[in-house]
Amino acid sequence: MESDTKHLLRVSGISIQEKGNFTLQDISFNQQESQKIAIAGETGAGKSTLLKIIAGLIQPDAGEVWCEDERVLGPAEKLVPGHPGIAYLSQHFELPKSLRVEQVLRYANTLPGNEAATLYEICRITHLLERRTDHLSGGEKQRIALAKLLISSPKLLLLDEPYSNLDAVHKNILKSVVRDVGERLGITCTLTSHDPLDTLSWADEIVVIRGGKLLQQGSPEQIYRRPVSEYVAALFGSYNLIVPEQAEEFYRSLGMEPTEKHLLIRPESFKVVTDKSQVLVGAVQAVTFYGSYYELEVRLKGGSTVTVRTTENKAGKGDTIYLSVAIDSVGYV
Ligand SMILES: Nc1ncnc2c1ncn2[C@@H]1O[C@H](COP(=O)(O)OP(=O)(O)OP(=O)(O)O)[C@@H](O)[C@H]1O
Repeated sequence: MESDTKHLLRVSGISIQEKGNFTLQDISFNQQESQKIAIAGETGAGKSTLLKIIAGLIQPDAGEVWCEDERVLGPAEKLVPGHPGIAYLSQHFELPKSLRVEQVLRYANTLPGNEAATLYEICRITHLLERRTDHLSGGEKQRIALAKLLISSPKLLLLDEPYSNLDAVHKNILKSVVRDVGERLGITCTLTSHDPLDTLSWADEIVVIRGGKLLQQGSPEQIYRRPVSEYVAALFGSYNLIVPEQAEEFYRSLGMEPTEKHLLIRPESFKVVTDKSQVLVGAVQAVTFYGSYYELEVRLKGGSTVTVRTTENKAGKGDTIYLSVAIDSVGYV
């Protein structure tokens, strides 16, 4: 019980079914104050449903959500859904039409003037206060909806796919806002995203769900380098999968222990080397230039074809190259 008190959020055994199929099945995880959690998974994995259950907006069939020492009640247990300590920004937020931004926020505002000004500055909306809500871009509207939610000084902010409909400029602004909401306002944040670039660089912990089940939970490094399955690997970037029948040369050349599992190697884990001892030997099939790196398609002697990512390249199609891989960068799935 004592360890529970350290958690801001406890999600325990959450399940929900729709038409006999599980949308979420026995999901449990904890979140400490200031810990940044990203929930990742493909479209339809159940991310939004989970976030809404945490916010108290959907009633789960089983399980409980606790915010500090208070249970978050679902809509079947409470007249006005939601929890005062939890703010939830939907993908489909709405702002009142044809009002000035300042009016929208004034109706919601209970903060002293200087605190409200700081909040608007953090949300990068100070310059928009005199604008009408129908004269705003999608990204601007979203930051105003966020500021409106933060006026209630929640402890936990839940953001559902916050970056999904934004261009690069508004996405970068929102990333700075989300960082400042955590660092300057001390609000703990959980967000959902299907884009690895949004989660790996931000989260302290990533929770991966598929088909309503929690597949893996860990630090971004663990999830990226040691995915428990090909699905998890694929969510976070390119990878090479070496089937056991073609892994012999990896065991022999790199001094690895044979295994019945598939070897999972990220393209950047290969190093092109000149020293010919303890290396894989292959022939370059194709070279593609991507600006900050090259990708080489290499046919190895043992029969597998791998993608190699390298920042410098002198090899061309048909050349023989030598590749090393650090054993601790190899995953097993
Ligand atoms: N109130 C509900 N109760 C039970 N199941 C639901 C409910 N609302 C939606 N679902 C089901 O949950 C499944 C997952 O949808 P959800 O929106 O949570 O996934 P997601 O991972 O957030 O995907 P996306 O990124 O497309 O929003 C859908 O198949 C839908 O049928």
